[in-house]
Amino acid sequence: MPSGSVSISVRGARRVYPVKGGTDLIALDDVDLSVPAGSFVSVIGPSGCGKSTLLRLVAGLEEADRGDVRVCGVRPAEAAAAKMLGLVPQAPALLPWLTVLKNVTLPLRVNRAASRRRASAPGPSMEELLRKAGLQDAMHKLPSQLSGGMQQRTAIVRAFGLRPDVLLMDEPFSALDEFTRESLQEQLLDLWDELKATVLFVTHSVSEAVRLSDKIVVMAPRPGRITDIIDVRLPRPRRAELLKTPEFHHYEDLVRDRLRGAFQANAA
Ligand SMILES: Nc1ncnc2c1ncn2[C@@H]1O[C@H](COP(=O)(O)OP(=O)(O)OP(=O)(O)O)[C@@H](O)[C@H]1O
Repeated sequence: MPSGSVSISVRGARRVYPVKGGTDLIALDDVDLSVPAGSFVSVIGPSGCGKSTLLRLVAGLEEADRGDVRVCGVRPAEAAAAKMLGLVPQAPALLPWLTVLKNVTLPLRVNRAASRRRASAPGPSMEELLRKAGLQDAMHKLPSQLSGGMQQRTAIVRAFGLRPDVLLMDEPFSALDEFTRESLQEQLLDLWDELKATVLFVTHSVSEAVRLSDKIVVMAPRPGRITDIIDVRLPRPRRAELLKTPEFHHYEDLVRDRLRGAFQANAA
């Protein structure tokens, strides 16, 4: 995908869920979003504001009732079938009877589109990626022998290793303790920097959003909508020391201020 192009385009998207015997729930209303190729964009907002719904529309798991969603210029379902699109859910979803290495290489063995994509985008092998993610001693272990953080790292390596143009991540670190989370953020940024996928990342954590993102999309509920898009102009690489700087705190305060409005909309 040429630089300067848009990887994810959402135009006037609306998604309504019918409520039995009540008023329909507008999970997303008139959502417009352009995610530039190669950028890291986070989505943050109160529970129920439509973050996961937006991700599901972009993943092609659901269709918008109105509006248009494109991934690399095509419909999300097409992008997913061609493996241009990857998804990392909240739980790592590894097969318990396969080793870490076999888990990450499985899609390449069973899915022709996945192996074609990987062949067309040469780069580090899955073993190298596992080593970079600090999983060298875990390659031949079963998921049950790993900590939650290591399992999630495995799922992230699997997703990046398929070389998608676009990677969607739905709160992938929410079940982890703060220190594990910080170390995974660092590894995620290293992988992203090396493999150059466009990432759309859902989180509830302000500091996580600031550390990872080029842009932060703030959403509010009832109806689910985008209320702000904040450009994060912090230098990269963003190592742990950055989290203590006044510049970092400035962005945390800015996002919190904008979020406050979204939470007030929730309470109203
Ligand atoms: N399949 C569904 N059927 C009916 N209502 C749904 C469905 N999926 C989501 N909703 C509702 O749509 C709204 C948006 O849900 P969504 O999961 O996208 O929010 P979210 O911002 O991701 O929330 P959270 O932060 O709690 O994960 C919520 O009110 C939710 O209850």
